[in-house]
Amino acid sequence: MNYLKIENLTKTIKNIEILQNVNLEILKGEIFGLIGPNGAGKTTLMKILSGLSDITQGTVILDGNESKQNRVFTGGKVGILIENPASYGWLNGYENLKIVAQTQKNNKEQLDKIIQISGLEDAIYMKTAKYSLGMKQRLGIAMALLNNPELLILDEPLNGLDVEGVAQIRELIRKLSREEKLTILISSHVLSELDKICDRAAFIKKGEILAVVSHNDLKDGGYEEKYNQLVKGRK
Ligand SMILES: Nc1ncnc2c1ncn2[C@@H]1O[C@H](COP(=O)(O)OP(=O)(O)OP(=O)(O)O)[C@@H](O)[C@H]1O
Repeated sequence: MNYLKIENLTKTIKNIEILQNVNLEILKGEIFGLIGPNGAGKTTLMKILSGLSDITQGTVILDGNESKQNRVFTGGKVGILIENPASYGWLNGYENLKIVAQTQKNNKEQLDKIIQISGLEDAIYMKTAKYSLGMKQRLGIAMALLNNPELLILDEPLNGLDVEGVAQIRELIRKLSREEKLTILISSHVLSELDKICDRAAFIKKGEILAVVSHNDLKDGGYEEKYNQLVKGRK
């Protein structure tokens, strides 16, 4: 069953087609990768799916609800981490989370569970200015979980992390999929960051979906060469 269906989606900014006739289906409960080089249109697509940016043409159906007046109707079901996670550096992780939690009306129990799931327990009373990038990403993911989403949209959450940081966030994403049963859309410009965790992935370049591939295609790492050919081969 699909959770998200994107039909003939086009996005034009200042007469430039940033996304060209995108068609994608994301199934309920899957981890879906959006992989493509810088400037491919990943962030633009994710902003549209989060309801933060308008559709120029086409339709998005999210959990059965069709986009209206060129805007995706998220119905509070989408948690997002787009571009760099922001926080007040002079406050600790808990205080930062509480600020967002107030708007979502989370109780303490829910907050504690999210802190535990996102692996922030040890650092939660530390000022976030002192957080490593990995910890900032965890906090960003924790914030995205506050509205109890069904779909989590993560834009390059592994970008800039060291090998251990990448492994830890990947494990967190797996856990959110396995234990919390979230549908997850995650982007990266590096295939090897995502190839082992995605159930399926789409390759995107210059606003165009070049291919959608399965976990079996991706899992043995042999897809790297094919991906490079695909991405380099299209002007
Ligand atoms: N508001 C805007 N005005 C003009 N051009 C834009 C705007 N937003 C995005 N673009 C252009 O659209 C293209 C896609 O950008 P986008 O940020 O979606 O790509 P991306 O795949 O997320 O890449 P990156 O990883 O570098 O962020 C880029 O060429 C970018 O310059």
